[in-house]
Amino acid sequence: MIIALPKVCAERFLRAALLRRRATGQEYGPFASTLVDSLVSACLRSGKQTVVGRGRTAKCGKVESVTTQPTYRDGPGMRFWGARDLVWLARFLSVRFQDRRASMQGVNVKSEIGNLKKVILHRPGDELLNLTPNTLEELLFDDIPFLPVAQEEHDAFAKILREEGVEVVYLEDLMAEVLDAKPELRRQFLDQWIYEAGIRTEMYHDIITDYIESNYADTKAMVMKTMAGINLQELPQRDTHLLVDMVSDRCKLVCAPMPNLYFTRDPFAMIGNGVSINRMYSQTRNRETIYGDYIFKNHPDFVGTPEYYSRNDTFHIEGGDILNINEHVLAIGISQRTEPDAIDHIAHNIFNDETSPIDTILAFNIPVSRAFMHLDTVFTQIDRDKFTIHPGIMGPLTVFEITPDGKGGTKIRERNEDLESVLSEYVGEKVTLIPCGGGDRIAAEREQWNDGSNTLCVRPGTVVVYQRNNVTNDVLYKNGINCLVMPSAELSRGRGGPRCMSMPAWREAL
Ligand SMILES: NC(=[NH2+])NCCC[C@H](N)C(=O)O
Repeated sequence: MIIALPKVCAERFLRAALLRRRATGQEYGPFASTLVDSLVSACLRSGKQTVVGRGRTAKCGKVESVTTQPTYRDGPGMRFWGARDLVWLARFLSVRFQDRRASMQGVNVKSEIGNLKKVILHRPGDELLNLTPNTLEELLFDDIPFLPVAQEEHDAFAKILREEGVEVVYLEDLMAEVLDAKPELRRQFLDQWIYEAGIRTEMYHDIITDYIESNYADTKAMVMKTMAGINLQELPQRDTHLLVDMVSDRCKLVCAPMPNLYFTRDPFAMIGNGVSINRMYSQTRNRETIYGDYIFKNHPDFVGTPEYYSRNDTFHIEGGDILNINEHVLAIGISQRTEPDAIDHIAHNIFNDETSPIDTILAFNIPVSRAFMHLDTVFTQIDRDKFTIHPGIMGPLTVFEITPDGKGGTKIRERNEDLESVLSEYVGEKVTLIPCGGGDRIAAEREQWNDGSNTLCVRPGTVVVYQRNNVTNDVLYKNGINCLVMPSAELSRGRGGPRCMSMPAWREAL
C-alpha cells in the first residue's frame, strides 16, 4: 500500500522541518528521516505495509520514497492523511492516523439502505449553551438540552456506527481541514460568517474579527466558535459613545448560535454521486450551509462533486426532504421546508447532468406542520421492502412524478394512489409500511413527536433508533428489523432522530 502525501501536506511538512532546524540547529535530513521513520513504524504497528513516495527525502528503513504529488490521487489500495494529521505529526514527532479510503473519494449514495460506509456528523457543542427560553422558538428547539448528556448520547451514536464499520467524519474537522490546507480562506470565511450573522457595521466587524483572531488561533477551535455564536459580553467594551453601546443588553447575542447543526441531514444532501447545497427555510439555519459550501468546493475528499443546488438559489429545500429510493428514483417532500419551485429547479439540474442515472423524481406533497416538518419525519426506508411511516399520512397522498421530457425540460404526472402502491412500484417489489407507534394512536403521536419513524439504516434491515420510542421499536423487532438502540433523552429535544443527525456520504451498492 502507498500512502500519498498531498502537496499541501508535503509543503507543511517541509516548512515544519525548516522551522525546527532554525530552532534546534538540527539539519533537515535527520529530522525528516525521523518523521518518516515514525510514520513508517506507525504504519507497521497498525499492520499496514510501508509507505511513502519518491522525492527529496532520504530513504530510511522500509520507506520506499516520499511523494509530493500536486493533487490527491485515488486508486486501489491508496490511502492518504489529512493536512491536520501531518501538521500534528510534524509538531510532535509522533503519529496519529486517520485513514481515509481514497476509494471513497466524492460521494456515493444511491439508496437509503445500502451498507453505510461513511457518514458526516456534528458533535453538539457550545452552540447549545446559547439557547435561551426566549430564543427557543426562533432557533427551532422545544426545550434546552443538557449539553454534557447530549454529547454522551451523540458519542454513543458515533460508537454504534463505528462498530458497524462506518467511517464517522465530523463536519467541524472537515471544515478545519479546509482552512488549514488553504489558510488564505480563513479570512474570507470569517468575513462571510460575520456578514451572514447580520453584522453590517465596520466597527463590529473589526471587533469580532480581532476577538476571534486573538482568542482562537487553532483552526478547529475557531470553527467551533463560529458555530457556538458570540455574546456581547464576551467582546471587549470600547469607549465608543455610541448609543448602541449604552442601551444594548450586554447578554445579547451578537452572532447567533447554530444549535441545529447536529442535524447534519439538512444543510446539504447527497443525491447519487452529487450534492445539493441547500437554501434553508429559516434564517437561523441558513448559515449552516456555509460549512458545506466550503467543504464541497475545497476539501480534497469532496471537491469535484456535481452540485445540483446552490445556497444562493432562490427557493428553499432541506436534506430531510430528500430520499434516495434507488439509482434511478429520487423522492423529495414538498413540505414546510421545501418549496415546489426548488424541486423543479433541482430536477432540471439532475436530469441535465449526463453522469446521473436518475430519471424519475417523486414529489410527495406532505402537510405543512411542525410534526411533519420533513419527508423523513413521515417515512423512511429500513429494509428492501419495508418503510416506517407516520400513520397520520397513510391513505391517499398526492405524489407527482417528474421525468425528463426529452427536450431539456420536464414533464409531470399526478399520481393519486395510496403510498404503498406508489412505493411498491418504484422500489420494484411489494413494500410493507410499518406504522410508528404500532396501531396505537396516542403512542403514535407521542413517538412521532420524538422521531419514531426517523431511523438511520446502516444496512438492509438494521437501523439506529432512539431508545425512548419503545412502542415503535417493539413493532420493528416484531417485523424482523434489527434495532441498534441509542440513548435519546437530550438529543431528542431538538426534534430530530438518527436520520436527521447523520448525512451519509457513501453507501455500497445494493
Ligand atoms: N431531517 C430532519 N427531520 N431534521 C430535523 C431538524 C430539526 C430542527 N430543530 C429543525 O427544526 O430544523
